[in-house]
Amino acid sequence: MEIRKLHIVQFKNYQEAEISFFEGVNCFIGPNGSGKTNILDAIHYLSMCRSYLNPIDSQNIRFEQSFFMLQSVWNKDGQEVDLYCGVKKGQKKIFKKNKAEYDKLAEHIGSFPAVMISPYDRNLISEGSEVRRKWMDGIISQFDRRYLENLMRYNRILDQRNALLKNQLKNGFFDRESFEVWDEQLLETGHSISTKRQEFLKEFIPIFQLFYDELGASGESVNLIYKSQLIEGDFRSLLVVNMDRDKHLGYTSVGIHKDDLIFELNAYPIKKFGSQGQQKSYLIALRLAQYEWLKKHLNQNPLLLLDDIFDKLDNNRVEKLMQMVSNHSFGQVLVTDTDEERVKRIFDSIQEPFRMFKVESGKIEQIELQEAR
Ligand SMILES: Nc1ncnc2c1ncn2[C@@H]1O[C@H](COP(=O)(O)OP(=O)(O)OP(=O)(O)O)[C@@H](O)[C@H]1O
Repeated sequence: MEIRKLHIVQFKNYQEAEISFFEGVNCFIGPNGSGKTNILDAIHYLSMCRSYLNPIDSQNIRFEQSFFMLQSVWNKDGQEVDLYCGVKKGQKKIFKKNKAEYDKLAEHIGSFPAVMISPYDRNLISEGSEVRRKWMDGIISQFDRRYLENLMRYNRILDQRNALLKNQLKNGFFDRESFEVWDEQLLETGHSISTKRQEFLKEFIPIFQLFYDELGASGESVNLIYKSQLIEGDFRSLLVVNMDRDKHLGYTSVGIHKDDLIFELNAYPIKKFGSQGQQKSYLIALRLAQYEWLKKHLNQNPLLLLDDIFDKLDNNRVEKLMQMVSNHSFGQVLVTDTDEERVKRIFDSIQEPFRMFKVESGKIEQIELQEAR
């Protein structure tokens, strides 16, 4: 699966731009703030129906404008597919495949997968548990539609239960029975989600550990530890035991919405004890494992989007990563960087054909084309 063409209208710093992609490696070169990441983000939109960076759709519309539009042509299983995403201020986001609008965006998730490796990935380590849950949920949901539905259902039930708690807190009365209907549904969906998360991690962790080893950190061991109240105790009992607390808080304090992943290096949390370089390798290995897992389960190569990673890595790691890119048949790869010479040097050295684009103040121009070997 590859993206062939992209037409951007009023998306972030772009007024209008068009790109024809190469089926292998595409490099976008330009100064800081020129719009390189925004190209990858436009592709992330078409893959995941949302920005990688800014979850508020309307904030991705170019300043002073009222809408943005992304039109694209993809090749999937030998078929040409059109994908369209349009966002207009104050209106519902429109997403179309071959000119037909999706009833639910969830139908699209997983059909055109992409994996981004970006400096913003550090949020996975530094931020709170929600970011890590969303990361894990985002991967599983691309493959397992039922998981995504269950997750949305769980969140709706949680909202209802929390609204009831707040309402009763405000009105100064408590009716335990009115919670039973929500608790039963919370238990059912919560257990199912927790089981899926455990199954996912069991398969994912060894892939991740292999990638970390391959990145050249010998003698170090990495792990992901699933922390869940549902493993530590029985969910039904936890809801009962915590009812008094929830009553006073006005929200539900136990459940899979409190799950977390502890990122470990040599059995210590990497957030506290990992060096910057170790954290970077950890995150890259995590993303490459995500790529591999999706590739296996979706039976196709996701797009690999490498945002600004050469600048942040030492030469040794860049070399290792690029060897992996050339050995692992990653399919279509999009790379951004500020340094044209560095990118040429890297891809020439691994003898990987590439196409290069210059990005300047929201304008994109192809600057070099090397024929595929
Ligand atoms: N809604 C918007 N309207 C107009 N411009 C926007 C909008 N959102 C972001 N931008 C602009 O897009 C530019 C950033 O583009 P982008 O992140 O793609 O840069 P980049 O080339 O990847 O830079 P760097 O090399 O620093 O990572 C910034 O100048 C930012 O102000």
